[in-house]
Amino acid sequence: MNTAGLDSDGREFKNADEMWKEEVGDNQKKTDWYRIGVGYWERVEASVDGVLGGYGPVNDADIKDSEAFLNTLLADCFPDAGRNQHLVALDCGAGVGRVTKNLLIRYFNEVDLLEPVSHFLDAARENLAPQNQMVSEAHKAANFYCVPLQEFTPDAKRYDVIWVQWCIGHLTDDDFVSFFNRAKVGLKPGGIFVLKENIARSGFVLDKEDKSITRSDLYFKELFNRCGLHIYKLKDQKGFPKGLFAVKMYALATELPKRVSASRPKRKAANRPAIIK
Ligand SMILES: C[S@@+](CC[C@H](N)C(=O)[O-])C[C@H]1O[C@@H](n2cnc3c(N)ncnc32)[C@H](O)[C@@H]1O
Repeated sequence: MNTAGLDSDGREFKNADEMWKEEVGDNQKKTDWYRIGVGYWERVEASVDGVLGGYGPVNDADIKDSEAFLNTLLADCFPDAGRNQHLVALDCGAGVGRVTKNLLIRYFNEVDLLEPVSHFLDAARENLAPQNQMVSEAHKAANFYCVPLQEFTPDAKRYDVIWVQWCIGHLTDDDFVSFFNRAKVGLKPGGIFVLKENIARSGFVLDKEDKSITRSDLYFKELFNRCGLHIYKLKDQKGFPKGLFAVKMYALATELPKRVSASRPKRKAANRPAIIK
């Protein structure tokens, strides 16, 4: 990414390479990047408000738009869902299981959760225990993996949907690309990724406190190209308070899509680092 970016102190980098060299330029720095990232979340309360960086009230709008997006994907890609098709999803950087509990478990027969912070995963296990949720026997949280994305390789052809929300900013560009390349193997034929993320107005914004970056739409598109992924559908999140980063939902396919639908371009929210974590 050849566009300038900022860090959370307002310092400008002339491009992403300059920032990455400084942040993860040798093995020790890279180890520190991931240690500090997970360490940040280890100090956060295991609650919906905690994983949303104190913005718990955005949960409802987030789930509402995610559900509408997921419904269009299910109708297009999995028309037999709910009849004889057994659907399996992976929730990446699942936190306390917020997305699984409020959305994925209602549509997928099995959901696996991947989360590197053990007290979040313990809370997810509790939140998704059969006695604590209103879903039938045919819908369950199946596996809980306490692993970071950069170290995870899924079982081959297990998932219809791999959902990656508000966590990919913790991965370096190289780990982003190698994660999606490994994760492709975990998709069933016709399976898709959903990436839901904060979007910088241009370039990137580095959060020095939790070692994550918010990328621009263009930056994401460059990385999707490097991964050999195609945008199947794209939608903007609506209804978030002003002052937060814009948020986009990308449905990504490994094959060139037959048709692409995109929402109309919207006015983007002001760039403010570290609002939603
Ligand atoms: C903003 S929270 C979002 C949680 C959840 N996706 C949600 O939307 O409710 C970010 C999550 O990313 C997780 N995370 C941090 N570093 C990660 C990594 N390297 N791989 C996977 N997840 C990571 C954090 O532990 C935290 O649960």
